[in-house]
Amino acid sequence: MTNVDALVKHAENLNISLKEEDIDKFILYKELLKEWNEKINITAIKDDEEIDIKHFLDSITLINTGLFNEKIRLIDIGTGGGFPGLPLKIINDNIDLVLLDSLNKRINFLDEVISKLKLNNVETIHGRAEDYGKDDNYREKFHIATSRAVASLDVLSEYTLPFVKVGGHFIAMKGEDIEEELKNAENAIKTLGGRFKEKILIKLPGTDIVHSLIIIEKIKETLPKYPRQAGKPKKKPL
Ligand SMILES: C[S@@+](CC[C@H](N)C(=O)[O-])C[C@H]1O[C@@H](n2cnc3c(N)ncnc32)[C@H](O)[C@@H]1O
Repeated sequence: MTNVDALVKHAENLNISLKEEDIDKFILYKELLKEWNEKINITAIKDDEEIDIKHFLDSITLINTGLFNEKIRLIDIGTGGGFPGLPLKIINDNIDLVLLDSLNKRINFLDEVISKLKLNNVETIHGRAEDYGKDDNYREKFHIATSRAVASLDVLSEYTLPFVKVGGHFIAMKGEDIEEELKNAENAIKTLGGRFKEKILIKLPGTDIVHSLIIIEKIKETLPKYPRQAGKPKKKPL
């Protein structure tokens, strides 16, 4: 059976203690990830320890932002194989989670994971961020929006900020070297009603990899004209 020893060991370095039932869920999640990855492309990361560190552990680093202390509604944009949304849900059941991705086969995978892991209060959406950001059921309805490895911060801000309530936050998971990307996104963040709050650098335990969490606070409602139609944010970033 697949193990998650590396995850358990390194989570302690991040001051995260995993319960037995969480560990069982991560084991099952990894089995399903490896099984489905043989049929459809979900992730290029296939090694056991790498899955533990680069997917599971990397995802749960967000828990130390201090934004997860109460019951929250969270949307993960361009979630792919469920990262970072699903690992966060596994360790914190207080999250009411929406996973959104434009690729249906990844959504089918996520539906199976959610069912096999018996997770409650998780919804999957097959669609584009630009379309759902205009939908009244989702627009400005979330305390937190997350995203990893989807687009540059200017484009990503237009995908994510429309979902965030005023007073809520968008957390972008980025690499270490983020200053120029952040500068290029200043206009988009402001235009969409956001304000850069802080950058948290995180060294991924067991590696030399440093990641940054970019935290953007929503301070004003997003104007109705945003997000622009699908494809536009990427073609012509704000
Ligand atoms: C490189 S993958 C990253 C997946 C996951 N977040 C991770 O870090 O492993 C990017 C994902 O974003 C999705 N995506 C890209 N543009 C999108 C959009 N406009 N709306 C919704 N999903 C999008 C793709 O389908 C893909 O699954």
